[in-house]
Amino acid sequence: MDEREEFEAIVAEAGPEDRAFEAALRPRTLDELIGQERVREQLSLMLEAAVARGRTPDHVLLSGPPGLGKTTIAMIIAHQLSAPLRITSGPAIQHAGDLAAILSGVNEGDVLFIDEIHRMSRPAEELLYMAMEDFRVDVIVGKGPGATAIPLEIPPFTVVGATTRAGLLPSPLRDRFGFTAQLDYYGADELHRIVDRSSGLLDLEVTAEGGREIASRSRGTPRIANRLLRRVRDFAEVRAGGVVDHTVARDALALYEVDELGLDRLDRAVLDALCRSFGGGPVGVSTLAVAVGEERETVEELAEPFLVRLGFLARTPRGRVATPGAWRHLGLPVPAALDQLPLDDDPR
Ligand SMILES: Nc1ncnc2c1ncn2[C@@H]1O[C@H](COP(=O)(O)OP(=O)(O)OP(=O)(O)O)[C@@H](O)[C@H]1O
Repeated sequence: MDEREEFEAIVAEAGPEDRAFEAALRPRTLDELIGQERVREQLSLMLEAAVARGRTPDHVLLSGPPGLGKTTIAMIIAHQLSAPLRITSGPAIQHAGDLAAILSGVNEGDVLFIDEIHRMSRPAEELLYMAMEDFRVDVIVGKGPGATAIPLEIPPFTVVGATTRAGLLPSPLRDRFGFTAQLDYYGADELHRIVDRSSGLLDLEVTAEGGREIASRSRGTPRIANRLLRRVRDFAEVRAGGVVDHTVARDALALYEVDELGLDRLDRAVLDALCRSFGGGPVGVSTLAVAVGEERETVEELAEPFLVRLGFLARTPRGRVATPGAWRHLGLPVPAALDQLPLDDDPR
């Protein structure tokens, strides 16, 4: 892996090795799950009640940014119910027939996890909400006047849907979920506990200061905390005798270009282009993406939410704008005119 690929593996798509690493660190029960206290307690109650009644629990919708634990929670739900977990994703369900094929294989009590549920096609969505409500769907076979509806009975099962964009789900589908949870970014203490737990599983010695340093640069996201820990472990083993203390964590993360606030190369490239090439904006996100040589989605989904959360970037009706904090973070003088721009939550 060259440096660029390494960097992308940290912030973006996970390769097979990353997935295996993640799987090894996944909490398996609600008790092992760190943080998300309210969601944990609510889920625990709901699952316990369902088990006591001998019924399948309500359908569950989990929403929130990538890497906060949606897949982990889906796996925990199946584990707590001692039920098999079937995994699919919205992009894999483009036709109602794709979903019908999945539903015809569902057994009583199964948990069906649909990741990126907002990316299913409309006809599949309609079939899904019928299945969720009535445990029965009509599968249309053939086309035109010769088409026939074949009823398909489905035993009671539980859908766990995950989405980064709950707002994109049509309300009839959203309403079929009896339990919805919005996952929040994790605080520094929780991330520190996650780093501690992961380093324990990896048999890696991390001092309190070393753990805190990794946690504070993890952008509120357990997946990033675990990935940074992996990079720091490599560094510690090759260059520092195997123990992760404050200096080792700081030097390793500097090498991988993750700064004190958790900004990585892409975040800084976006801020840099915004301030240096476009005078701080406003500029459209597509133009910004071209300027940093990335896809619009990459900038929108990976860099922007974090920069907005840090208060470095604002979305205005006319485009993206760098805030005074962004200029300061880059070590540049803040332009005087900046204060007068109208700010708006939704630029599109
Ligand atoms: N609350 C938590 N406590 C401990 N580890 C966690 C927690 N949440 C997530 N993790 C770890 O973070 C990694 C990513 O979690 P997960 O795959 O569940 O995220 P996700 O929200 O489903 O992300 P995506 O939507 O991108 O698939 C996993 O390795 C998991 O072990």
